[in-house]
Amino acid sequence: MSFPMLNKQALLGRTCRFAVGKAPRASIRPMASASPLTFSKYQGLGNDFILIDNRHSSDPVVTPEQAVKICDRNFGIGGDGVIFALPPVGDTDLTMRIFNSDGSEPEMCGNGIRCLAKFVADVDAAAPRKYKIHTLAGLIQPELLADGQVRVDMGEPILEGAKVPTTLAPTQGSTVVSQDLAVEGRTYKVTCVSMGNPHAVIYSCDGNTIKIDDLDKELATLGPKFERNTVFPARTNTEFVEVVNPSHVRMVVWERGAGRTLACGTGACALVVAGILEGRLERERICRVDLPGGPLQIEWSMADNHIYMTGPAELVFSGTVRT
Ligand SMILES: N[C@@H](CCC[C@H](N)C(=O)O)C(=O)O
Repeated sequence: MSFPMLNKQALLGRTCRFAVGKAPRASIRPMASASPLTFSKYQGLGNDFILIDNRHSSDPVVTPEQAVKICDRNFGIGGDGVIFALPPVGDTDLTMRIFNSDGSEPEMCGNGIRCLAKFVADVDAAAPRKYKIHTLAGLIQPELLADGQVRVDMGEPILEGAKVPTTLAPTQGSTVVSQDLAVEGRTYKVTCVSMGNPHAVIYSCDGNTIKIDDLDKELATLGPKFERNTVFPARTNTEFVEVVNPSHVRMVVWERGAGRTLACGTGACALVVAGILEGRLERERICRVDLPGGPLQIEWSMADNHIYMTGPAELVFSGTVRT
């Protein structure tokens, strides 16, 4: 399948089907000299991204340093990352790459891939409803649903501790489940899961279950202590989770390379897997994960061992920026 090149006027001038009210046209002050770059900003549960149509070349048109600048919420467009739609690899429809707002490159982004699926559909109304997208985490397949949500086949979770990666000692076979980790004078029980990118999931601390509301104030100081802990050689995303019932949880997240965000799709998938491994959640049921920006539905399928994530993605605005 091939997509036409981005219809810039369609995205720049349209009344957005997905945004609330009329999509405003961005007016961004020039940041430097170079030629203007067309972008569209999307968000999935408040996890926001600058989307760039890069299908003419396998090399992203924005460098990691430029990504840091345009993600800046005061001096740039503002975003948790920059996502590129790149030419396909092998039997896929396109490739996704992403730079975090600190310029680092993660393997995958759950909310981002829902945004990318919507972006591609906005470019080409005749595009299929389901895409095969090549990522650094392998094949990921988003599908646009009739109700406007996006359901994503996120593939299988990686449970082997060394591959997450973490140097924490495994507790169940090669998997790190409820392992002790001392941080700032407290002992956290950590379960490590990779969705292509690394996650440390925490349901309890010092023998007590996590209370999300209590964590709010300390997340900004606590998060980096996990992200840069030496037991996570590739750094880590960290999710703190409170169980409402065995198919409903609440969470807050500190993301590798982006800090506190309103949502993390791969994190929601990882924490459901961790909750099932810890015996707190039921695998037979779809789990509702309440993130700060809203809910996601997560299923760890017994049939194919894949994780399925369903949630929204919306166009915020389109514009041009000088990088
Ligand atoms: N917010 C994303 C995850 C983005 C990547 C992450 N910061 C990392 O470095 O692994 C999501 O929705 O999954």
